[in-house]
Amino acid sequence: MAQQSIEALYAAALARKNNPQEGSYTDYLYQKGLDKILKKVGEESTEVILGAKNNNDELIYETADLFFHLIVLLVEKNVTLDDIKDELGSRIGQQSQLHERQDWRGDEQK
Ligand SMILES: N=c1c2ncn([C@@H]3O[C@H](COP(=O)(O)OP(=O)(O)OP(=O)(O)O)[C@@H](O)[C@H]3O)c2ncn1[C@@H]1O[C@H](COP(=O)(O)O)[C@@H](O)[C@H]1O
Repeated sequence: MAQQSIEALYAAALARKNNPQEGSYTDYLYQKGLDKILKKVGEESTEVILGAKNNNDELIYETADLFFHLIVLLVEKNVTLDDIKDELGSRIGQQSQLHERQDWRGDEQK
């Protein structure tokens, strides 16, 4: 089965932004604007939650939808994948500090 990397998906979404194509759903989202993209991210987030409650096939399908719409959002806001990777990278090694803290736990776990 073909696979699509997050990097390739980002590059495709950026290419659509820079070179709009007739009939492109990605360009339809850019044309509708930020509020439409945010609405889709919200919808797809909810669908991930519902999918996770049902079965893994639905979870995978809805997660792919959410990834796609998140990438469109990042492109729309001029945020790069490297920005996200840098942020994630800055957190490496912080886990042990988090576990030493108690305040992130919910009351029921304290
Ligand atoms: N990965 C995706 C991808 N995932 C989901 N979707 C679209 O996201 C939409 C989500 O479905 P919904 O039912 O929630 O939305 P809808 O009712 O179709 O539309 P709305 O009016 O609600 O926005 C569907 O139309 C899907 O086709 C995607 N559209 C495009 N891509 C990638 O982007 C590339 C370029 O696509 P185009 O921009 O369409 O050429 C494609 O080759 C794919 O690789």
